[in-house]
Amino acid sequence: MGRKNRNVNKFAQRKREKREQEKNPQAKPAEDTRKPYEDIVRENATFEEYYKAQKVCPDEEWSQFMSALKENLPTAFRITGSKCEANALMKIVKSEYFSDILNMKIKVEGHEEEEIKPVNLPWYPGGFAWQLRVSRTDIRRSEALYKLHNFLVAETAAGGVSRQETVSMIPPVVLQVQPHHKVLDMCAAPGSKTAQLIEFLHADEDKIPTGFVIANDVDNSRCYMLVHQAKRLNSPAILITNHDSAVMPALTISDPKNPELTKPLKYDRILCDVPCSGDATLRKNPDIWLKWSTGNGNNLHGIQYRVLRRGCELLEIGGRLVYSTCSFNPIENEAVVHRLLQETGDSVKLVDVTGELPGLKYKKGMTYWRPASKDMVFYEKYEEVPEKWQTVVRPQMFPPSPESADKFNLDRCIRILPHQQDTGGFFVAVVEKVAPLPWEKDEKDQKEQTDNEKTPSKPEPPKKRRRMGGYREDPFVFFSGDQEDVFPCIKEFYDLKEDFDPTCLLTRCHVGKKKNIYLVTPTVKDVVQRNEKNIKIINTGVKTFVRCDNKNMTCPFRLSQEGLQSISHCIGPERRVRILKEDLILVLQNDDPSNPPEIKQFSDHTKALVKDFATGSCILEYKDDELDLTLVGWRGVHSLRAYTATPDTVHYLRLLGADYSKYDVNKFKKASDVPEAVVPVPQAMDTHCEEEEDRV
Ligand SMILES: C[S@@+](CC[C@H](N)C(=O)[O-])C[C@H]1O[C@@H](n2cnc3c(N)ncnc32)[C@H](O)[C@@H]1O
Repeated sequence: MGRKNRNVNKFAQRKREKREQEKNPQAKPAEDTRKPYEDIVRENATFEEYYKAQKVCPDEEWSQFMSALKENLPTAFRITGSKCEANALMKIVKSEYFSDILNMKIKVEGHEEEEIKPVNLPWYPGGFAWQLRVSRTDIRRSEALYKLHNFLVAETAAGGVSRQETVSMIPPVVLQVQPHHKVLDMCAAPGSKTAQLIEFLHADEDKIPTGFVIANDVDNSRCYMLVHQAKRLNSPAILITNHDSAVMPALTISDPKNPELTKPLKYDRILCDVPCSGDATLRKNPDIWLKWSTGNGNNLHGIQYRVLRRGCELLEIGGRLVYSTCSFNPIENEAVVHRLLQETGDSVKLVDVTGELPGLKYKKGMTYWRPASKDMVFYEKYEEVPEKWQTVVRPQMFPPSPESADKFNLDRCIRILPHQQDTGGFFVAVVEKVAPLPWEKDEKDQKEQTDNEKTPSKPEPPKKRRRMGGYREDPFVFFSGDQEDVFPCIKEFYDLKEDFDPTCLLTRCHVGKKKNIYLVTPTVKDVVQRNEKNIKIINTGVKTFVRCDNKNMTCPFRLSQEGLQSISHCIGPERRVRILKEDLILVLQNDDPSNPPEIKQFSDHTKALVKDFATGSCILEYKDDELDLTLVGWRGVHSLRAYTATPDTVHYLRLLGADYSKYDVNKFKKASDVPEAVVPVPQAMDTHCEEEEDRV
């Protein structure tokens, strides 16, 4: 974690280094001075002195606290995806993976042997989160656990599993996102919490959410991690933006009562997972032992406060905001929250979340601490701070006086210490906005102002986007409606329902052949169209149709698995095949696009269904008491196949209880021992390009 130097363009830097190297091949490339994690001595006397003085942990638990911090971090993961798929995967995890390893002991770094002990996290909704005693590296290096490792890698790529540190799962849980919420994730990259927010937004699987998630990060290159994350989740309700969230622009949306008018966009839920010193991640990032100093926390307090304050300004009255850090430091935690509460008067309150996290062990927030300067002098009050430190140790960093402490309820903050349940450390504060902030105009004035602000009913066509931080984003070009050149043939071929709104489709180019067509929800479309000129949008929309100029298809666009869940309910019976289990297994096991299974190999049931079915892209559906699967398929002249990427193929075969052993490679065995094995593609990429056709 830690603060990023956001002016460094890593791509340009690498290019510069390469050019230098080419000019002067004798010169050594810049030396990597980082130590391997195994070699790092996990000690730092200043760290111990500082936190002992701050009393972050009771004296009687200090040695447990320190020993836990020196251990590697256990592995944790969540099971994700649709309810039926998650339930099915959960059963598989318990029966096929955990039953074998329950009492297994493996050799791990720094220990003779360690039990793996899968623990179900009691506070995670639906019981879908697990923690294992062993670290990710232990799993990767242990032959006994190769199947579990393969499972985690393949399912992560397929979106069936999200590997995420236990404590990092907490903020989205206490944010309590619902499908109608407008959600802002202010410091979102790399996006593990954004993924959870999106999952909660899609909790009602029968409906497209009316809310959305805006995932923002100041670091342009890290925004592309968010793009990757969003791609795994296939949501039409996410927007990725690139701003300094301390000055996050105020956006507008259409007023639902009168779409001719706009109103300021206020969010129902905001996650403020701010940049921090990261010292509670020491178990995962041991290099922090080498560079820890009190200066880190002091330097971050200002930006943390500004992001939190902006979050509160953008929050709807009655809305909830979660402030979190992976730092133990009260200067980055309670001091920031206290400063906010002081400055916002009674308009913002800390929420008591006892009961929202059943079974989670934590310490209450601190009500007293002492800011310190880099030379490890601690101060009771600002007046004691020597002049040379007064720009670093600020008056707002001090705790409330003992007389006023009660009114702030700082003890409602949550502090998780590593030894409490063998995790990383974490800090969480949940606040609710109960009234406009003192410096905000009162609601009535704002309403009058926006009611008078008429906007044209048709938004202006998008302009070519400006260069931003060295990256040029392609435009977001929405379909104009039924008249859009390619839409009539898509509508006809896919038998789209009359109420399908083509204006929610977009491409990323103004001119030339449309290649990929993306889908967004009506609310996301509204946000993009109303604000495109004021915000740096990096990405939005889920890929739904892909150009496929195949001579055997009357429509030049095939379906994409990414967007299928969002559009499936609009596609008519003309392009759906309800396939039998054995036939679905047949298409999935024969995933070589140059040699797809022939129709004559299928059951009579499926043969009859596809007999008069036009060639081209289609939906393969399968339903039983537990599973409800929808996959993109392809009806060839003589064949039928699935159009899924390798990780998805493995995922579906696993759920169907079919043989996927050719993908389950034991990397500890020599390649010559496993001639049939296929190495799974580690990320969810579409392995079938448009040029690949039915070649039978
Ligand atoms: C602790 S990480 C966020 C982790 C993320 N929430 C997750 O769960 O994956 C902090 C992030 O804040 C970003 N950041 C730092 N300063 C920022 C600012 N002023 N505005 C927006 N993002 C900022 C960093 O680039 C970094 O990606």
